Order: sequence, then C-alpha cells, then structure tokens
Amino acid sequence: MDNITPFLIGHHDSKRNVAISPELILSAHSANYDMLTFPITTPHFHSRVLSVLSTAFSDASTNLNEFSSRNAAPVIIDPLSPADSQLTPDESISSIIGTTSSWIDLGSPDPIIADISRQVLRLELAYAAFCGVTYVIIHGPRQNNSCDVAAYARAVLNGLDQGPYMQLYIWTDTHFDPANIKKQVGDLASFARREYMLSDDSNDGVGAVFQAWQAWDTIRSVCKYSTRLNLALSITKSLPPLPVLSRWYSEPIRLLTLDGNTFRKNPKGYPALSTEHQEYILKLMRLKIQPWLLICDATPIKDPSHRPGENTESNFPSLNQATTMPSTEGDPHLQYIRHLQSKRSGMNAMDQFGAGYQDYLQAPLQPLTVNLESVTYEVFEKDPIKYEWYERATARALHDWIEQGKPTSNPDGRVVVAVVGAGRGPLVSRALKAAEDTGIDIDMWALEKNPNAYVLLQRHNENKWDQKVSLVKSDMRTWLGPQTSRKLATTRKTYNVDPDEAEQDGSSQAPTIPEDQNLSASSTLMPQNNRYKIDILISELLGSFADNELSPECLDGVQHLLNPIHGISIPASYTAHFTPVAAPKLHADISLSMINVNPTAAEIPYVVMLDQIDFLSTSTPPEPPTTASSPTKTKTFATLLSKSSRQSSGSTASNATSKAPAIPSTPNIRTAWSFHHPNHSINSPPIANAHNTRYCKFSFPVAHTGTCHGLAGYFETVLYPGVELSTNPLTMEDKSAGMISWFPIFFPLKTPMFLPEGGVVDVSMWRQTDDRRVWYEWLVEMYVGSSTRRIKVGSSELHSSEKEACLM
Ligand SMILES: C[S@@+](CC[C@H](N)C(=O)[O-])C[C@H]1O[C@@H](n2cnc3c(N)ncnc32)[C@H](O)[C@@H]1O
Repeated sequence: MDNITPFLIGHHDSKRNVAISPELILSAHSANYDMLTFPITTPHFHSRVLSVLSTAFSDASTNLNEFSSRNAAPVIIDPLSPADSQLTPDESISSIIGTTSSWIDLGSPDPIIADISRQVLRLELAYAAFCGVTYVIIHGPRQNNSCDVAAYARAVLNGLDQGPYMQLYIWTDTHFDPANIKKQVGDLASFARREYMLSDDSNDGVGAVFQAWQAWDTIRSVCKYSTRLNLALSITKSLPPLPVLSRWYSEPIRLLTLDGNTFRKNPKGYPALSTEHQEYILKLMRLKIQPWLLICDATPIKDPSHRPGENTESNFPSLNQATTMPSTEGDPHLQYIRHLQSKRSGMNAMDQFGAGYQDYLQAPLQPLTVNLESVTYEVFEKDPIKYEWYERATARALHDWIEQGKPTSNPDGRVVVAVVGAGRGPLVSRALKAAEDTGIDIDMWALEKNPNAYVLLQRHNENKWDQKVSLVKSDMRTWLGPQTSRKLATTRKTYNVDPDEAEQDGSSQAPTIPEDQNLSASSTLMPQNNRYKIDILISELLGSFADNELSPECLDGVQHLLNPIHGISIPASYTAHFTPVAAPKLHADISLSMINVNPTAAEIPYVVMLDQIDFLSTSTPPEPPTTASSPTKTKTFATLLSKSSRQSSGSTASNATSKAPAIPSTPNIRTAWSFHHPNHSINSPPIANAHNTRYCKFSFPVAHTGTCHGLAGYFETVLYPGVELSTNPLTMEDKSAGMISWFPIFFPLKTPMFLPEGGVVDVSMWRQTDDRRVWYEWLVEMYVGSSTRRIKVGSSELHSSEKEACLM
C-alpha cells in the first residue's frame, strides 16, 4: 500500500461536563484520539440565558411589538463571567475544537429567539477567539420550513468577524431525516412564539433531501465563499440518495462526524459500518484536504478527575449500560475507524500522477508561443498510454499504406514520416519502433521550434536513433518540407515494394490505386528542388479542450507539405466536449485570490484535475437486461462513480436508505465541435483563420437543484481509425483507460448561477479568432417551464477570454 496520511480522529461528547485540563487531553490521547471537542460555554451560561429569555417574555415592560419590525434588540445578554466558560488560554486549547451552544436557534422565526441566539454566538466566538481556539463548530440551521436561513447565514457572517484566524465549521446532516432530530432540554427553539411559526413546518419528501445542502449553499454565498467557513458533515445512519452524496462531495468538508448510532453491531457485537457508509467515508478521506473524523456520543473518555473505586456512572454502569459496553480495553468505535483506515486501497496511476494537483487551477500551456521546459516534457512522457497509442496508430497507418499500395513521397520508396512539434522526441522513437515492428522502411523527419528541446533531439539522433532521423529546427508553418542533397531519381521507386518481388509478382505497381489517381499522384508528388512531400504527419499539439493549444492553426500551416492524395495526419480528428458543473472550491480560488492578481481571472479557461465537482446535468440510462453478461456501458459508469468522476442517481427522498441506488446516472456531456486533418477545403498555408471559428449551443436538463460555477471541458481524438484517446469521463475508460497526460479544462462563471430543480441550462460557446489570435466565449442561461413555454430565470454575462487570447 502507498503512503497515505493517517486519519485524524476526535472525540465528541454532547454532554461533556468535566473540567478541561491537560489531564483530560492526556486521557483523550491515551485513548488514541487526536483531539476532542469542548463546549465554549457552561450549563451555567445556558441557565442565565434562559432566565433572561423568561424575564423578557414575562416582563410586561418589554415592548415585544418592537420585535415585529425585527430591528430592535432590547433583550441583552451580559458578557461572559468566569462561571460561563471553562476555557482558559492554556496549552489545552490547541488540542480542542470549540463547540458553540446547540440550544441556540439563529434562524428562529421568532425575532427574540433569533436575536438572543445571535448574541450568544457572538459572545462564544469572541471568547473562543480570545482564548486562541482555532476551530469552532456551529450547529447548522434547523431543518424545518420556519427556519430563516438568510438570517442564520447573516449571523455566521458576523461570527466570522469575531476571530480573524478562526475556522468555523457548520455542522449539518447530509439530509433531513426526522429520525436524526435530537430533543434537548432548554432548546431556545422550543420557546418560539406560535404567531411566528409557519402553519406547515414540515418538509415534503423529494425536495427535503437537498434542503440541508440548499441551506449550506445560502450560508456560504452570504459569507462570500470565505475560506474560513467549512463543513462538518454528519454521516447519518440512513444515507441520502447518491445525488445528495455526490453534491456534498464537492463541498469543503473538513470534519466528518459519526454518531454512535450510525454504527451497527457486527456478529461479534462490535460496532461496524455498512458497506455503503464505509465506501463513502473512504472516498471522502481521499480528498486532497483529508477531513478529520469526529466520533460522537459513542464511548465516553475516562474522566481524569475520577479516582478508581469512586462511585461514578462509568465505574458502576447500570445493567443496561453494561450490556452495551465493550468487553475489551479501548474504545471499540475508534478501533473500528482505525481498522477502516487500514482498508484504504492504493492509488491508481492517475491518482498517483495527480496527487496534490486535485482542483489546482493552472493556466493552459501555450507551447506555440512559449518554449516548454524539459520537466514539462518529462511529465508528458510519463504517460503510459498516449505514446503507446501513437505507436499503434503509426503502425496501422504504415501497414495500411503498404497494404493499399500507395505511392510514397520519397522516390526511393520509403514512406516519409514526419513528427512536427517533436519536443524531446518520444513520438520519433515510437514511429521508428512502429516501422521496425511492421518491417516497413521509413524516411524519418522530426521538426521542433523549441531550440532547447532541439539540442536533445540532436543528442538522441546521435545516441539513440543512429542518425536515422532528419532534424529540422523551425516553426512547422514556415517549413519548406523534406529535402535531400542527393540527386533524386526521376523514375519513382514506389510502393515500398522490393523490385525483385514485384517482378516475381509480375507487377511493379500495387493494383489497388485507380489509374487516374496514380497519374495525378505521380505528377503532384514529383519532387521539386530536391524537396518532397510527407506521407504520414504526426503531431501532438492537443490541449485539454482539444483545439485550445492551436493545433488546427499549426496543422493548417503545415498541411501543404502533406502528400495531397494519400497523406495521413495522426491525429486525424479531435472533438471538444463540455458540461455544466458545481465547483465551489474553484469558484472560491478564482474569486477570492486569483482575481487580485489578474482582473480577468474569472474569464480564463483553466487546466485543472477536477475532483471536488458535481455534474449538474445527468440522466439515468435505461436499466440493462438482467441477463446481460458482457461489460455494458452501465458497468463503465458504475466504475466511474467509484473513481474521481462522480455520477448521480435519480432516486428520491422516499428511497433514502443506507443502500446506494444500483444504477447511477451519467453526466450529460455534449460535443462542442470537431476538427479534421487534413482539411481539403482550405488553401495551405491559409491566409485567414475564419474557417477555424466554431459556435455551438446546447440545452442541459437539471434534475436536482444546484449552483453552477462553470463548465468542465474534455476532448476526444481519433489518432487513426480505431485508435482513440479521450479525457471525456463517458468514454475515457473505453478509449484510453489509464491515460494521464491531460487534465480537464474549466471555464468559470464570474457569478455562480442557482439552478432550480427541473430547469434547463442553455450553454452557448464560441471559438473566436481575428487571424492573429484565438479565444473562447461562453454564456449560460437558465430556464424553467415546459419546452413549449420556457421562462428565463437567469443568465450569466457573456464571458470572453479575448484579453488572454492565444497568439497564433
Ligand atoms: C505538447 S508538446 C508535444 C511534444 C512531444 N511531441 C510529445 O508528445 O511529448 C508540443 C510540441 O510542439 C512544439 N510546437 C508547437 N507549435 C509548434 C510549431 N508551430 N512549430 C513547431 N513546433 C511547435 C512545441 O514546442 C512542443 O515541443
């Protein structure tokens, strides 16, 4: 197994009522916990607040009507006294996560309750910050329709100001489930006056599974995606449907909490988790920022102030308690989680290659205008698939060339192969290998414009390639083509056919080429000024969105050197693909930090190894027949689900269960446009570039409510018929599983767009050029209603990367 970070596990006891001390911390550590939670205030403070509230409600002099305007604050909670908190700024502080009071209700519809709750939160956060507590948990908004989530969010925004270094965790369940509601004594929510409550406070089934996420979405939007506001996600006993789990995956989960009752008992009576729980937790524990785990209200930590023999509840449990207590030393819940840690599987090639790069935004390479460093080439060259597939494509092209009896451009009968943009030469080595394996003589050329890489090409030619390669240092668009100093034969020795063999066959020409084509081929291909054409032109100029590194423009500029009748380009074609995604982390990175360095940061496409994203438009494939035994698409999708590309399912709240639905749905990824080479409809080299503009518009149905932060882009390429590469999550496994060279591309939205359930997102996309530069433009619009009557409910502005256009 590879080296993966150990889990950091904390202990939470919602009724912790022992003094905080270095001994308590030691006791937690010796129980093998890394940290523990501690309430910021005491029951004394709780009683004090309750009595202020009761006085306010009973005191006729309090003008409660003032509250109906929701502006006044006549009920004041006095600052904390020593009896109100056990915290003190000492060495214990760094080992605890502070918890604010669970009995406040920041989103209460009753203005007095909401106001008192805000004051409590402010006092608690301010004191915790003063003591040096870095991490604080705030209980999430109540999951009922009366809850004023906007007011809750506003209070949290205020809370962020209480401690500039403090990280706040909003503690929320994955979904609303009445079974998870815990009644508590002295809960301020229970004192809310009836006139402020909605008559129907209940949740309906379907929308409710996204209600907790929707509340979180409001909170972080109000708090402007603050990086100090994160999630403590409670993994409940019943798991929500896959779309909900997939949505949470995209969010900044820093704490995963597991209640004692989330665990089942295994046959030996020890706590264990269902397979679905294990899988989801292990998936979250592989996030780039590994969340901490909190085991809540399971096994208490030994109270260091109790001496053995003393008559305490833990020393003398009731009979009932005794039956549920572990028979061995140690906390069995913790032992189970430590055991789960050892079940983590190793990383696959892509995980290893991308480790640390998840969701890290990078400017796309511009190899045309910028000369790449050797390490960049070195990274490409680690790909276990790309070069293998190029070799396969070249071998097939060579084989077909000979089999179809095509005339070669070099009159000596060798097939002329040129790698344009050869870099440090890996495709040259592969082409030579393909020729050797197929037993076909080739005339090998390699061109590169990067003068530094060219040094290595010369060295390889000497040491590795036996001087078999003709090297050219040039931009491919200004190259005049292969040339020889030898006098070229005027009679063509074609088709790579050994003349002796041909004579024995009774033919000197392969029969498959029609006569007229042969004639024209012979005249067009006759060398001029000792220059001749290329038969197979190999290039790798593709970017994450296929054409974004200007492969079309470069190949158009060299196409005139290609054998005009039979010339083959590897790649033969490529397509760009995209889909709308939720990517809160990427939005936060762009809008909070990158924009400060580059004002156009929200209008640039980025290369990024997408990980914490959620596909917003998905559909469920029809259920496969149960008898099918061959690997079906569904199987591929299911495989994808377990990898970094996540899918969702169409199930509803009614089947919220610990069993994940069997058929995951797949993202709707649409093909934006394509390019083909050679392109016989253009003059080469072309004088203008208008033929390389593109436009497309697609509608994406949205099954579940969500927030769109941008578009995820991918590409597919046909190197040679039957040999394809793909980064498209729908086809990558089938076409080029294990390929690591390209991360996807991300087109951001300046302002996130809320997508209502059942709506349709229209995305328009352009590839633009002014004959000197190339850039992209994109626009996202949101519609609801039926196909006959669409109502527009939102639109992004037109985004354009023109200011950061790629120079041709
Ligand atoms: C993505 S790298 C691929 C390098 C190498 N073929 C490989 O697969 O590892 C593209 C290479 O093409 C070169 N290149 C890009 N545009 C070019 C042009 N117009 N003329 C010549 N070389 C070009 C770059 O310098 C770079 O070395």
